Amino acid sequence: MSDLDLQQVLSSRYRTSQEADKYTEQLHRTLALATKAQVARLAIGRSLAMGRLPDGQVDSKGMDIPASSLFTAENIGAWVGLLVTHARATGSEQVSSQDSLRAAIRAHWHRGAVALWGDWTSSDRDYDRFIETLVRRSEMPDFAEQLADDVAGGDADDTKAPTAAQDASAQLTKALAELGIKVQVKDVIQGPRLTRYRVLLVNLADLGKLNRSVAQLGLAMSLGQAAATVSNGDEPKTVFIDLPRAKASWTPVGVDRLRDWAHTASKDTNQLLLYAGVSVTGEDVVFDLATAPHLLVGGTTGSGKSVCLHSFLLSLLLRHKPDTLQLALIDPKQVEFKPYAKLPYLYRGEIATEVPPAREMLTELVAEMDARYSVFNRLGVSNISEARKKGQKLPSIAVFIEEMADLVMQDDNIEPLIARLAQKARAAGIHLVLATQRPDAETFSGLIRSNVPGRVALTVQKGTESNIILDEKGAENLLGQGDMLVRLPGEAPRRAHGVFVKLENVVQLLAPMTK
Ligand SMILES: Nc1ncnc2c1ncn2[C@@H]1O[C@H](COP(=O)(O)OP(=O)(O)OP(=O)(O)O)[C@@H](O)[C@H]1O
Repeated sequence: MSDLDLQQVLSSRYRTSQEADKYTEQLHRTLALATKAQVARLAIGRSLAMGRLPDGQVDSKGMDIPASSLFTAENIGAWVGLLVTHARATGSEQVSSQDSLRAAIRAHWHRGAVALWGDWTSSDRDYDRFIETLVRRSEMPDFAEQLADDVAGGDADDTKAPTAAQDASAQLTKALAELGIKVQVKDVIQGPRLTRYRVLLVNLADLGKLNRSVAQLGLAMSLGQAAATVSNGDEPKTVFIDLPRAKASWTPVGVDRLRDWAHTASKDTNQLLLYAGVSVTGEDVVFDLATAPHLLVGGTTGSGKSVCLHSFLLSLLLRHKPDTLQLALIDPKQVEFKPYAKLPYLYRGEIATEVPPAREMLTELVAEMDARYSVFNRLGVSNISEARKKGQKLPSIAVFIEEMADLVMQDDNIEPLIARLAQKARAAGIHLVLATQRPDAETFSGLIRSNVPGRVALTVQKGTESNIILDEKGAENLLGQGDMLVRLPGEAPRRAHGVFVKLENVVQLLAPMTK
């Protein structure tokens, strides 16, 4: 920080890109904030929570703001400290001179303003929903731990041995002893986001007490909102206790993982395998949509639903050709499925982004289902795989509906069509993936729930929402950002940390498939 003289910083002016300047102005007016500087500060904060800055330059064509209003004289030291620390902790371009500070402010302001504008529009321009989105998405990564790692000479290698901070065996043993539970930690397994402690209960009779004390354990271990989880171990008297780690020590699940899986996965095209992510201990979590046979994906805004849907879509596309799979895509949000618009896999050759075409598409799918049943009758078979054995070339159809609640609320005819498909479409090879950020009993009726037994719950606000999605609590304690519980018929929920599919990954993977 030696070249950064705070007086000089305070007497400078800072600007962002033309695009971000436009969003800053629009948000300033729309949110009725007193100054543009307030929006700029929000934007910079929003970007700081997004981790490493992307490489590449941002133009500097926006209007400039004096640092004294942008950061205020009292807070300038804290802001500069934050920018310097962030760059160091995330491996972004280092901030050690006036020029690099200028570039970091420009880039954070730019990225944050674009993200804020996205938050605003994806919250339907509703102030309360916007604030809710913002609070969730602006959670700061834990730089302190990352820096402690750096100082200790750590690096980003996922295979490195756990640091003392990540192995909290001693603290766990002590916390449990204080709760009257005597244990020996037998093993410590570092998963991508949680650390699994394989624990021997000295007295088996303590198991009930342990299950009842999970909340106190969380408090004793300073887990904040995240929760410890206890599950049966692999030997008598052992249990697994999974403790979430600070975000800075998570190992992201990159899209390569999904691509590698797709290369080696079963080639059976009767299966519609979906790659959900990796388990607590890092194994692939995969299931077959064809047997699910329909799926509800629910989670609050920013929980990672859209990213999860991309990973499901890519799982299907990487294993199928258009003659074995068609995608019926309905997206009232209008943006999420855009990259798929030119694929030869599209049912009706288009994505339905408005209510009337969505209704038409669903009506057509019901007709398609009925037509398939007529074919099955004629052939004397009862489902698509038997029909295929008799030479019928019928592709499976995966129907993805983004934000189902919006559609159902806008048109009373939609819900009965979805219910009809949920009840009967499985044997015809038509499978639903219904996403919603507002899981409530009104939009997700009992009829649909009983016919859509596959569930993926991302983080939700309340236990009652978890109940609607999973029929049990638990999703309210997830860690966000693609952390999910997958529950398939007849199985206990499985935890998965989702693949972080970025837009550029989607575009790159789809390029060879595009017409
Ligand atoms: N698997 C993941 N790993 C790491 N980060 C993730 C993952 N999934 C999502 N995220 C982070 O969470 C952000 C929000 O994800 P996403 O847009 O999918 O949420 P959403 O639930 O669809 O939100 P909304 O309903 O508001 O559109 C992403 O921009 C990304 O930063």
